[in-house]
Amino acid sequence: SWGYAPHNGPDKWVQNFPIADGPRQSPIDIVPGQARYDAGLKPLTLKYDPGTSNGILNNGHSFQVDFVDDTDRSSPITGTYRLKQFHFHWGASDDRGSEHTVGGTKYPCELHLVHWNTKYPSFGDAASKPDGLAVLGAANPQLQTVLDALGAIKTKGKQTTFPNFDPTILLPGALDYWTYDGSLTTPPLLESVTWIVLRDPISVSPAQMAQFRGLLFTGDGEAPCCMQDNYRPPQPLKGRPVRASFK
Ligand SMILES: C[C@]12CCc3c(ccc4cc(OS(N)(=O)=O)ccc34)[C@H]1CC[C@@H]2OS(N)(=O)=O
Ligand SMILES: [Zn+2]
Repeated sequence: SWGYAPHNGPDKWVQNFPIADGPRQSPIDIVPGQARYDAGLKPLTLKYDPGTSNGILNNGHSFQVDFVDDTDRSSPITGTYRLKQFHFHWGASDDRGSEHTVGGTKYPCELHLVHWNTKYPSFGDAASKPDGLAVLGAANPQLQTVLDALGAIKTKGKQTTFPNFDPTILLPGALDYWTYDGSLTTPPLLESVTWIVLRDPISVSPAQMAQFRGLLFTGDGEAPCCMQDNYRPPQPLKGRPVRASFK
């Protein structure tokens, strides 16, 4: 199945997922000078209930923290979106790893907070609708609490509990953002995502980056393969507008 190696990585995904060459693929390179300020964009109001954080899982492509999404707890943008999970993408070295780039600049890692629009009955259903998902991206997040849990989920399929976590501590103080219509950045690459990319990064230490790279793509008993370079490079903009919530 798909992965990030030369034989099954981003350049090969189109073979099983033709939408990889679609009109609204993610990530993209954000060119600040070409983004248009839109006074109509609402400021982000993120309000997550730490009580809804549930578990942390090595899914073989990244690790994700899952949230119980059966009650409404947060509405980052228009409509009511619920946080389902957050995960990361990172590089084998600090010169790469983010999916979105800003003016061509790559960051060592990128956090994604995946939300779904509760106008649809379920996460899976929302994921197939053009306005079904909203993913908030932030580069270089503060994250030691999360990294301390990685020892328990080193190999594919391992999971453990991860209670009482408020993901807003991962985010920068200012929530100015760029937004554009895009897709999942891994198969099935569904074109159902309103991307919200925060302008301000937060620093992450080399030691913390090394902890990401201590995870394995592979399961117990398989020849170990370090989990790193699990990012898709920027895709063609194809005429899409990128709006800015700030001047
Ligand atoms: C779980 C699902 C398949 C994979 C998937 C989903 C949602 C958001 C995702 C975000 C991802 O990461 S990213 N970088 O933010 O794009 C990567 C994969 C995602 C849904 C879509 C259908 C499946 O849902 S299901 N089983 O039918 O209920
Ligand atoms: Zn992601």
